[in-house]
Amino acid sequence: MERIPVIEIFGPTIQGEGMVIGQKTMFVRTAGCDYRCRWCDSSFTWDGSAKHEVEWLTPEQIWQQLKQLGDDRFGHVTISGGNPALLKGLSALVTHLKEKGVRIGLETQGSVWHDSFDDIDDLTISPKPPSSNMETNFATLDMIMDRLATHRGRVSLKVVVFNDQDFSYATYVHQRYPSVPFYVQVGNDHIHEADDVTLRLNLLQKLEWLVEQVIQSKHMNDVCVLPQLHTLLWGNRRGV
Ligand SMILES: C[S@@+](CC[C@H](N)C(=O)[O-])C[C@H]1O[C@@H](n2cnc3c(N)ncnc32)[C@H](O)[C@@H]1O
Ligand SMILES: Nc1nc2[nH]cc(C(=O)O)c2c(=O)[nH]1
Ligand code: SF4
Ligand SMILES: [Mg+2]
Repeated sequence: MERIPVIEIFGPTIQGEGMVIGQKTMFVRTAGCDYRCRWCDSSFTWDGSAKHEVEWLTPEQIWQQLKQLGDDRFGHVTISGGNPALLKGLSALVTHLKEKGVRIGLETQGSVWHDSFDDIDDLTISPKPPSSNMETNFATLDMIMDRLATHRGRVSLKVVVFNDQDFSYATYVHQRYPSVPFYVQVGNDHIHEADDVTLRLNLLQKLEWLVEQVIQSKHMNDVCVLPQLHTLLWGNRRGV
């Protein structure tokens, strides 16, 4: 049976980001990423610092852990990472979860296509702005968004914004794919802050700034602005 590298499984919690914000869900976080975003809040998935926590699990083993944690208190599972789209074994996991009757969300940056995207109920594509130090391959992103044009589930684009340059990038991405529901998300540049009160204050100031940018932009009349709700609630903790 196909195994995939899993770094953490947690929940039930709520989806703290993007188009299904607030949705009760479990999380399966896979290891490994093709990007190295400067501000990645999940860098332990790729920087080696948690490599001893990686377990290569079969879909059934993942399901057993989900059941152990969530029992009958969940009906939705979000797969994130790292970049889950890198994993050949993702298809088997998605098929298994569907057989169990749960709805599936997936978070990826849109750098590679995976056939299992077709079977995801809530698919978030999150291209990375200049502050990440990553460069978007728009030929690849075009191909992905093209294939998703006939997707049966919910698809959205979500760009994290830290500064003016990122906001310009977000505007560009929205204009390039105008028919795709578009979200801008507050960037957390205090990912090591341990004091939740300090962090909240900082994030709310950033949110206010981002809302103002959207209000003032004639190109952003049909976008949603969101914070990371889980960070506002629970700070920089892992597994929430
Ligand atoms: C950790 S990533 C994993 C999935 C995939 N690699 C991606 O980037 O979309 C999940 C989401 O967290 C966002 N994210 C990562 N670091 C962040 C930060 N410091 N502030 C706000 N959002 C962040 C990413 O942009 C992405 O939308
Ligand atoms: N509650 C909660 N919501 C999230 N949405 C996206 C997350 C991620 O790290 O991919 C995430 C996460 O780590 N926790
Ligand atoms: S693409 Fe996602 S997981 Fe990878 S480094 Fe960037 S934010 Fe982190
Ligand atoms: Mg996160």
